[in-house]
Amino acid sequence: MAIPVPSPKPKILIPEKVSPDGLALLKDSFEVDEKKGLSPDELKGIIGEYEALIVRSETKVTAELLEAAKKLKVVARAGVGVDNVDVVSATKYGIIVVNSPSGNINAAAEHTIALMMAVARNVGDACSSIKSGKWERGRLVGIEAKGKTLGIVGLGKVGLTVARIANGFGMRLIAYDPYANPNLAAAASVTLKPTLAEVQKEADFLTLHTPLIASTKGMIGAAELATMKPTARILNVARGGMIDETALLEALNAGTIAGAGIDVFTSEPPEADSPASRLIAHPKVVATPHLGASTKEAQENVSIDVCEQVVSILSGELPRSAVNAPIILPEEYRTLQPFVTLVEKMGSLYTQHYTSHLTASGTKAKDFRTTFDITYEGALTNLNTTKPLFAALVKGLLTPITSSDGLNINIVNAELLAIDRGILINENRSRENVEDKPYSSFVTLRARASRSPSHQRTDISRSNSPAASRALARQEQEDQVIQGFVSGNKPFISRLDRFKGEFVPRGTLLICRNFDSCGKIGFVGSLLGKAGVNIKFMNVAPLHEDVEENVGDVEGNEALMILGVDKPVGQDVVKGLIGQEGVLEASVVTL
Ligand SMILES: NC(=O)C1=CN([C@@H]2O[C@H](COP(=O)(O)OP(=O)(O)OC[C@H]3O[C@@H](n4cnc5c(N)ncnc54)[C@H](O)[C@@H]3O)[C@@H](O)[C@H]2O)C=CC1
Ligand SMILES: O=C(O)C(=O)COP(=O)(O)O
Repeated sequence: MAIPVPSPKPKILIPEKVSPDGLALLKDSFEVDEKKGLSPDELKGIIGEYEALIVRSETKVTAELLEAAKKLKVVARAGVGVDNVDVVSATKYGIIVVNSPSGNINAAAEHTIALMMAVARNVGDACSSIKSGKWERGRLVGIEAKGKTLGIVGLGKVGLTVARIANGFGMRLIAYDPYANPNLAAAASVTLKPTLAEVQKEADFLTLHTPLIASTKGMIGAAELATMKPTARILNVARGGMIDETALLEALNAGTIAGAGIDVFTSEPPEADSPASRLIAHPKVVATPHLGASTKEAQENVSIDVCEQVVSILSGELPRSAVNAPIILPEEYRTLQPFVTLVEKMGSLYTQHYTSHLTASGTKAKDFRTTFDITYEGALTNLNTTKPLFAALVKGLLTPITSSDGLNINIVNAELLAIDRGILINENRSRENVEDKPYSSFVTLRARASRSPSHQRTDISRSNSPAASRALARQEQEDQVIQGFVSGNKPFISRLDRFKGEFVPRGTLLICRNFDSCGKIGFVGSLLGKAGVNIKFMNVAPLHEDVEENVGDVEGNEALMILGVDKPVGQDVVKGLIGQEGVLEASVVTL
């Protein structure tokens, strides 16, 4: 008897030091590889084996690395800043990026205060001096924080925490942050200033707490330093690159800035003889090697935070701190899940049915249209977000025609992939005529005959012009329509093209359009039997009541026969069906 081979555990790569507290959450269900000191090439060489990557600030998660990460589902940043992750490329590859927005905030704030006091009291210089055997009490007189003005650039989580601690030192607090919450500022006794220049002019200590983004890169250069008091001190526990390191070095040497406390640098570790390394060596600088978050408590926090999110994502759920995906509440996601399955099946059924069916004249891929209206009816109209449904549709439409090498279509990249493929999806919500339907929610997918803007149809439908209404009706009659619903958490198709049939979109289906007359079922059944194909279920779908008669290419009644079969049906068998006994066309789909 074959011994069942357990499927291999998903693999998680951790190329930096991450606290074991979070890793303990991973060990049972995942294969966890802690591999520190990898070169970029070594990392690229192995990343393809992993479903998750957990990093801090040292690992550069580049577009090139992400392209090689064929199985990667999540990049988890055990900290706040994600500037070492190419988030745009991660989004393109459908890789969710998560971080820990609050786990190390207090640590960074306390480190800022530590550097502020170390600079104020010349601790760095004094420590070096006394360790070298000197006793220089006269040279190393410092200043007090009490009564001094602390200028905060970026009044976010860290900036506000710094303000609250500094308030206890009796400091005057001012800040520049164009997006700050005035109420939070006031509650922390911070006076918001309209310009950075005003903060620079008044500050005795200037501390930076913004992300490294276009508006903050190089924000403190020679010109800004020249406007500051010559007794001012600069603190940076945010990101290197926000201060021009050469300009700061020159100001320190010229005595136009009195000191600096720096934890972050433009390159980490700094290159030899770079402005950063010369800053570190300067006697008026207290420098630390990116230690803002390096406390036992902070590392436990961020490790547990991101590892819990990695477990969620690899278990098919959504994380709480996604950087590049919409936040969907867990209870909402549970409600949505059956409809996510339905919509993905509808998309896949559309693509397979309309690109693979055969007619009597041979293979004729009906026009695979690229303009879709998807309408959510009933309870689905109350959702906060339909992003998972949009993503499911894109995934269903594209998966049958996309080489599956690592393309992970999900709520992160669906919109980008649809645009890349020229697919336009208009999402609509309709509260009309659900009452007369047996189920609480319906989804209607309409592949439009023309790319006329959807508002044009709405305008027509609202106009009273008979001619416009007839034009709209003709357009809608030519649309390719699939409708479905969920019952008992199971997806059902209730309309396919112009036919009203109810079937579960699962397994291999043979779909035949034929004259609606006797003998068809027997003919198809016996031909499949000769081919060794067993029929598991069958549904005969008449024309839908919304469809005008004889719109198709035949006169009289037609019907759609949907047969669930136990194995794929060869093209030769399908060709043997068509043109015989009134079978007009057929397709085989696998859902
Ligand atoms: N050195 C270390 O180990 C650590 C560094 N950090 C870094 O500290 C920085 C701040 O972190 P958080 O407070 O969590 O971020 P946050 O997002 O909570 O706050 C950033 C603040 O900057 C403001 N801001 C954005 N652009 C601005 C601009 N052009 N001018 C002025 N203000 C602007 C925002 O409005 C926001 O209030 C981040 O860069 C983060 O990576 C955070 C933790 C540890
Ligand atoms: O959280 C942040 O933004 C940090 O800079 C912390 O960096 P680290 O995780 O200590 O390398």
